[in-house]
Amino acid sequence: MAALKVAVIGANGRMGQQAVAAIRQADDLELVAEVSRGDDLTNVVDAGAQIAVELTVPASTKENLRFLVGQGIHCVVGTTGWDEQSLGALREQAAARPGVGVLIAPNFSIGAVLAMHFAAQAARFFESAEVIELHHPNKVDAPSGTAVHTAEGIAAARSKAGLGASPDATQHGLDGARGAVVGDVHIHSVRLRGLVAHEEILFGSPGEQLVIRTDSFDRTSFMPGILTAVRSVQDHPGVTVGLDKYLDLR
Ligand SMILES: NC(=O)C1=CN([C@@H]2O[C@H](COP(=O)(O)OP(=O)(O)OC[C@H]3O[C@@H](n4cnc5c(N)ncnc54)[C@H](O)[C@@H]3O)[C@@H](O)[C@H]2O)C=CC1
Ligand SMILES: O=C(O)C1=N[C@H](C(=O)O)C[C@H](O)C1
Repeated sequence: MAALKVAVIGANGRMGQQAVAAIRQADDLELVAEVSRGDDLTNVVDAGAQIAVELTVPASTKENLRFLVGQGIHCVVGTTGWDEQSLGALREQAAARPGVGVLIAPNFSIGAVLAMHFAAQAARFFESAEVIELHHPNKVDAPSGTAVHTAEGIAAARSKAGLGASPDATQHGLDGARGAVVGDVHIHSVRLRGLVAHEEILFGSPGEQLVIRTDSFDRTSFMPGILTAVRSVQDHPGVTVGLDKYLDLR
């Protein structure tokens, strides 16, 4: 079978460089274009790419996707910054190109994907839930896309189970002390030199605690997920959020 032709957008970045190397090493994939900031995206089309891996910055990703989807190119997106409004616009763009698959993956690490899945399963059993995400200090967004997605999954499961917000008597304190709030779930963001990407999901009930922790010590942890997504995205037309949807998790 012919190798899938793949382009990487954001090829000079921390993730982009690793993705370029991983795709080059895969026998069933052919890297046909590397796009960096300032390069023309039409290079992707001219190179005949079937799939684009998008690893840029929140300020660039929506415009890149608008172009790529409009050209009928399947997209595997790791860049953060997608919210309900931008996802809605993307879904409309994808609907105008039936058959085109787009994966928005808040995290490609299998550990992080499983942590989010387990957190959603655990959420209905506990009175309290909070998320702590810890990252390298070069990260430009907070909270992390993974933490937002985790909190959304927990909030949906709690709401379905008829649970309200976690108990919290806080009345006084400094702004930000209780973190950001996504769907009633508090998220605390740590930025520390030496870290890569880490998350702790805390659940509490009277007399007990459950902690789900995932650690990416190196960006190689994201590569198997990216390769799986590249190989699968054509089979999932429309916009999918979360690599878990490609993994047959129950
Ligand atoms: N889904 C996942 O598993 C992961 C997602 N990420 C996310 O991926 C994104 C990239 O992360 P890093 O590689 O660490 O950032 P980075 O800052 O090292 O790389 C981003 C690259 O994109 C380039 N860029 C910006 N606009 C561009 C454009 N319009 N066209 C082409 N290139 C452009 C920048 O010049 C830079 O080289 C971030 O949003 C990050 O949160 C990071 C790690 C894992
Ligand atoms: O910027 C990063 O590094 C990461 N970004 C993603 C996020 O915001 O969740 C994924 C992972 O946490 C690494």
